[in-house]
Amino acid sequence: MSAPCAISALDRTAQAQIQARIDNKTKPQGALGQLERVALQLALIQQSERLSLPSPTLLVFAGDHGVAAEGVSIAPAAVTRQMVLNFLAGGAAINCFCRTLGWQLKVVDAGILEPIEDPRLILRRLGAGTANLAQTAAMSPAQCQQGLQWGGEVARREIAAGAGLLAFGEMGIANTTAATALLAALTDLPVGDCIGRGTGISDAQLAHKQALIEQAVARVAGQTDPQALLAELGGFELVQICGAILAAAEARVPMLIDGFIVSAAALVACRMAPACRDYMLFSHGSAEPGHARLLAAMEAEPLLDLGLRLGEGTGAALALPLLQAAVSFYNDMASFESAGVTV
Ligand SMILES: Cc1cc2ncn([C@H]3O[C@H](COP(=O)(O)O)[C@@H](O)[C@H]3O)c2cc1C
Ligand SMILES: O=C(O)c1cccnc1
Repeated sequence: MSAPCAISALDRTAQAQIQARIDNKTKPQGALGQLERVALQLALIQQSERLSLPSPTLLVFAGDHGVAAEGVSIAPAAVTRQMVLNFLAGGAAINCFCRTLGWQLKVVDAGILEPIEDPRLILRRLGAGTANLAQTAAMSPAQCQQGLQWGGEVARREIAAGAGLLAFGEMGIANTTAATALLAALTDLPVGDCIGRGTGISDAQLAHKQALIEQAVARVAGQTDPQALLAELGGFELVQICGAILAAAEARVPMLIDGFIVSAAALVACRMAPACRDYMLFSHGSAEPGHARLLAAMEAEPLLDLGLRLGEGTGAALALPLLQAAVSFYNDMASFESAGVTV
């Protein structure tokens, strides 16, 4: 087991005081809705008079999936690499949102099929794509362990460079199949309750996808160790996101959790080290039906509901201004006393 034991739950000693400060702002109590919950969580994480979110950094991890050969996506596996090139060229949705909203964007090759030579790409290749999880373990325990470590290192490097907020994105054709298998295996929910159309597959593809996931979940029946399930059913990008989440929590850095895929990695992290949940904020509800199950399993309430089903970290990117708004009202909004407002 590699779960860092240094992850501590939030110190809630100051919670009543923080809540009183929020309640004393010049507004009816609770009127800033979910932003008040965000401010409280950030204040508990940062334990500081003034909150800040310096150098928000979004790490996109890319990896290929052996199960893609089964035709469970609208696209072939080669599209993973093509999209990584698109990220590097600045042309994907996540590039647009990061540019518009002020995120630093970094791309990690966690194990796509064919390598790309580009100095801007962070190379942490665990292999040339995983094995087909319907037939066999997606990766070895050693690859999984290495991936957790590498993901952690990538996150720690950004934190050391000043990132005060992390978010994660992913690119990996067929990774909704892996994420669905993880969700079903970790929660014991029927695969039919966890599955969706990912990129938008046909009815026939959906039926095949379901049969493959059921086969994979049956193959690991009785296994409850989250890290073992991650190796059996995960993906190289999912493992490294899980490692990055554990490292961010250990460093007490807040993180924005994106949609279905990143949430599956987050659930694995929560099962490995439950305290890491305290450092997570959830950007949006994905249109992928299983996302509601993942959010429920983590007792998470997402901030946005935009019908997104893209991944790449796009939902997390879009939620940054909401966190910044929570920080600004917490820091700068007048209290009833200071503004002389009497209710
Ligand atoms: C052009 C294109 C760009 C994407 N950007 C993110 N995804 C998303 O779709 C994939 C998961 O869905 P599935 O399991 O159905 O393959 C992941 O790569 C995810 O990031 C994309 C998918 C495509 C085709
Ligand atoms: O919510 C997501 O992360 C998602 C949904 C569909 C396809 N790719 C990603």
